[in-house]
Amino acid sequence: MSENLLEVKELITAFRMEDGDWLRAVDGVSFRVPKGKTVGVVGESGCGKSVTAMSVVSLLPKPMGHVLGGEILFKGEDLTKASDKRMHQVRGGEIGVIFQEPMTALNPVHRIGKQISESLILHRGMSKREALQESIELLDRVGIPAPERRVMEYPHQLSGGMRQRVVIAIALACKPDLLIADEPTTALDVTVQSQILELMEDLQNEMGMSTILITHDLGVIAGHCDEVVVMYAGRVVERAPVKELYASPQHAYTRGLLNAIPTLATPRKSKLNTIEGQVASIKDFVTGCRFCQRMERKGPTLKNRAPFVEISKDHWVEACPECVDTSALNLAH
Ligand SMILES: Nc1ncnc2c1ncn2[C@@H]1O[C@H](COP(=O)(O)OP(=O)(O)OP(=O)(O)O)[C@@H](O)[C@H]1O
Repeated sequence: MSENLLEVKELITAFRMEDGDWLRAVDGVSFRVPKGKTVGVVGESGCGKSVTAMSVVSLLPKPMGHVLGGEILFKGEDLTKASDKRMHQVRGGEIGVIFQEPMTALNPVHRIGKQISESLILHRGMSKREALQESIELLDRVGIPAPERRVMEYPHQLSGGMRQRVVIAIALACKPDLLIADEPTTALDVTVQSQILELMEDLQNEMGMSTILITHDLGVIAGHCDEVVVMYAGRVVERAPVKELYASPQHAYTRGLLNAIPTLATPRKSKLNTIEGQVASIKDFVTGCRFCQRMERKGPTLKNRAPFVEISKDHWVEACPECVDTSALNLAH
């Protein structure tokens, strides 16, 4: 069996509009998640990160969202062909999911203990009593003080950081092989953010699972990921091991994102670097290079999609001649 836990190949996910047209939010996305590794997915708002994640676990808004093409190979099984029953087993069992806003993941009318227990009863066949005991242990493991008391409380009685810890406990309850964390710390303040990311990393090392970490923040990627996938306008424009990407970014979009990170050397009150323009709306996406579209370049790169090529081991880039210095690359690789 391959050493990749997940392989997403040429994924196309679209939304059906009222006029019957299908618009592709994810348009030919390929990446892999090796066993035991953390892969960061980065890109500006609207680039298709969440839709990619929702496609993997079949949580697209119905009936508009649909996977139209490609494969999602999880432990060799193509999840695009899995039944609803099978996906129910996979979600919360083999794949745990954490979304940005913990309140949307928690049911406000149920006690914390009941919410963690549900998953343990469903996926691990525990009795109610065993599940409650395990819930207490899980809360303790994710750093919640007085877990015996907390299991009896409701979500609104906890702070935002505590609630996100509860969501992590639920996601990890079944010891998943893969954890998908979509902006897990965006809604939290900076100190709590780093505590939560460290907690996720500790638990991951302990449990040997793989993680997909979706974020806007390349700083978070640098600190917590092994590989990074850069998405732009529904496509992957570059992917590489983290150190390689930071040392040798090839695509103009990746360079723009890296330039936009403020450093301690950035003088106070100076204007932060930003990337000009904005991501086009999905209804306006061109077939060719969407970063050229943003840069208002004219010419053939807008019509023809550039090949996605491996330029050194595990370093792939969409080789648009306007966005990448293709003359410097060994494209025959
Ligand atoms: N239910 C929906 N119906 C129609 N279009 C949608 C729907 N959900 C998402 N989209 C579109 O799909 C595209 C990708 O959205 P997605 O949420 O994946 O972006 P993202 O990169 O995760 O952004 P963010 O960082 O803001 O979460 C966007 O253009 C968005 O408007």
